[in-house]
Amino acid sequence: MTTNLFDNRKMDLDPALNDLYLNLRQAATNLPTTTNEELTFLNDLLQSKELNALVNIHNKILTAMDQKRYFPVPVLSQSMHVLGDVLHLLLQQQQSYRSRDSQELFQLLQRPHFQGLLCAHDAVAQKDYYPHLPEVSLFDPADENCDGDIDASEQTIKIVQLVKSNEPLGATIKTDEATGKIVIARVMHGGAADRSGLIHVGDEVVEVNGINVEGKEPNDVLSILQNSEGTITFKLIPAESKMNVRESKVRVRAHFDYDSTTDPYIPCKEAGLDFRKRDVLHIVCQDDQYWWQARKEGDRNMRAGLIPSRALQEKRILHERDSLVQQQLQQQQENDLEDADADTDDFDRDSIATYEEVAKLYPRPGLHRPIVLIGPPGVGRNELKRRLIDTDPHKFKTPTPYTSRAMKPGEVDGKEYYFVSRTQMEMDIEKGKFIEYGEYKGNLYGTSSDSVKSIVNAGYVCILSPHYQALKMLRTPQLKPYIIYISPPSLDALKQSRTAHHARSTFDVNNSRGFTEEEFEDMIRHSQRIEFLYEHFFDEIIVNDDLSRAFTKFLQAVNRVETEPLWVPASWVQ
Ligand SMILES: Nc1ncnc2c1ncn2[C@@H]1O[C@H](COP(=O)(O)OP(=O)(O)OP(=O)(O)O)[C@@H](O)[C@H]1O
Repeated sequence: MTTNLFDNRKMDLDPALNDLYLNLRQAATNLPTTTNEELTFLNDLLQSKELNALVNIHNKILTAMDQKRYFPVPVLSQSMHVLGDVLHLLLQQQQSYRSRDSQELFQLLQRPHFQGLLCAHDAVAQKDYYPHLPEVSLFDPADENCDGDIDASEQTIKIVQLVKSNEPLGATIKTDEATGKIVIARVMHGGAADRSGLIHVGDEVVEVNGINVEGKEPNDVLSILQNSEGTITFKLIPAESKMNVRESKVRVRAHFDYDSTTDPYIPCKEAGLDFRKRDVLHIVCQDDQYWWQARKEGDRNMRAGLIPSRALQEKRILHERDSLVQQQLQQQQENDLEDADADTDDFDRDSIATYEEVAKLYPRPGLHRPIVLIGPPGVGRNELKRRLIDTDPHKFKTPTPYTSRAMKPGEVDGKEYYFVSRTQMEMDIEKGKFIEYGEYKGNLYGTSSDSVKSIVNAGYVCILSPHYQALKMLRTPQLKPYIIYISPPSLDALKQSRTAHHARSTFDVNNSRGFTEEEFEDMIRHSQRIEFLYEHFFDEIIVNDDLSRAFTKFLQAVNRVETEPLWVPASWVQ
């Protein structure tokens, strides 16, 4: 069954890769079927265009070097420093004398591509690109132990050489509790040790640079490493069972800030990866119960860092949460916000927001995600919504609300409101057909989820500004809303901007006066509460200080949703 894996040769291989391919093919016949996955991986790798192209380039460079036509020796390895010095000189010179040449040079040196080139040059010159692999094969085909019938009792030793550079080795060690030996505790994905492909979790460290480490502490080994220059040679006894070293593809959005430098529990501070709320992280390894390995999405650094696992973070949050909720409740009582929904709000925070698995959702022509504006009453959501609809009323639409009040003369059903009986509306509310509803002067008002769906299905961009409690009803895989939180600026800036703009209080039924001091303060308090309860639902935050600036940001966000692939909960794209 194993041999079938090699039946479909796809391309002409480079001779060296071809040899490997044939060896692998032969070896496959003797290996157990459980290794199929690895064999398929190796088979695909050896036949991949990329690897063949790379080997081809490598061979060409070697040939050129052999013929002494080209022998690349870096003149310096810190060209980025020189660049900084030159830019500094040019800047000084520009103030007094501006020759066209110096101006051109100044512009050239500032170009990101040019700086990227120098950066890559330095990495190569410092040999900061990959670990040096030993030239001798660790498994000699002539060796009896390599005929596929490996004797499990035979202790294999592997010798791994890594070139010490500016980059950390990307592995941690610990004393094995059971044996007292020093073992590899963690291998950071993408780090030098990982890229060597020869160091694995659980490998026992026997020697470092010829020094026997038996009976030594991890810190002793660390100082041997710190005092070594150039090539570091490890003598290792391979772990019995190799963990799956393939990278996971999981992406998560973080719902908390993480600063490894202030985390007293992280096993290795240097390996920590700091991030902010809403950052998207690529989780490359979840083998450890408490410490995951991750990279920031879009980060060009290939080396993964340690972050707290979901389980660990949930424990930490649970610990903090009770006291926070208590504080909020106390504040609520003190402020007497008269928020009828307050009791049920706390229920919403039941789910602990740590990481949310996300995937990219690509925009589909003609099918627009609803845009939802959340914020404290009076912050300016309707103003932004009105302005957006004014830019193109044929594109942006907001759902017509339902009401149980009687139609007034001149009103048209379906224009300002859909008019329905109170009994009908109560039944529909009961059935969960409304994303939000409320009662005012004895009449019911509400927005139905069907009206949102029909706007979306008709090809419009649906704009909503519901009460924040509607978020749970709205944030579904069917609607896929993009949620923008409109935040008030600081209290002073809020008062200043609203007064200068003659803003009308939305707490006054007739909008006939400005906001009072108390209403401004309520707005800030309310915003803190919404952030506490719902921040993990926000796709974006816009601070509504200067109105035209906030509107520009809002327009940009709407455009992004329409044109760019964006991260959404993974379940929405399955
Ligand atoms: N950045 C701003 N600067 C000055 N005035 C603003 C700003 N944003 C909104 N306003 C004004 O504040 C008032 C209230 O805004 P708006 O009606 O949009 O609030 P809202 O968030 O929809 O409130 P509610 O949810 O209570 O209806 C309006 O007069 C609006 O023009």
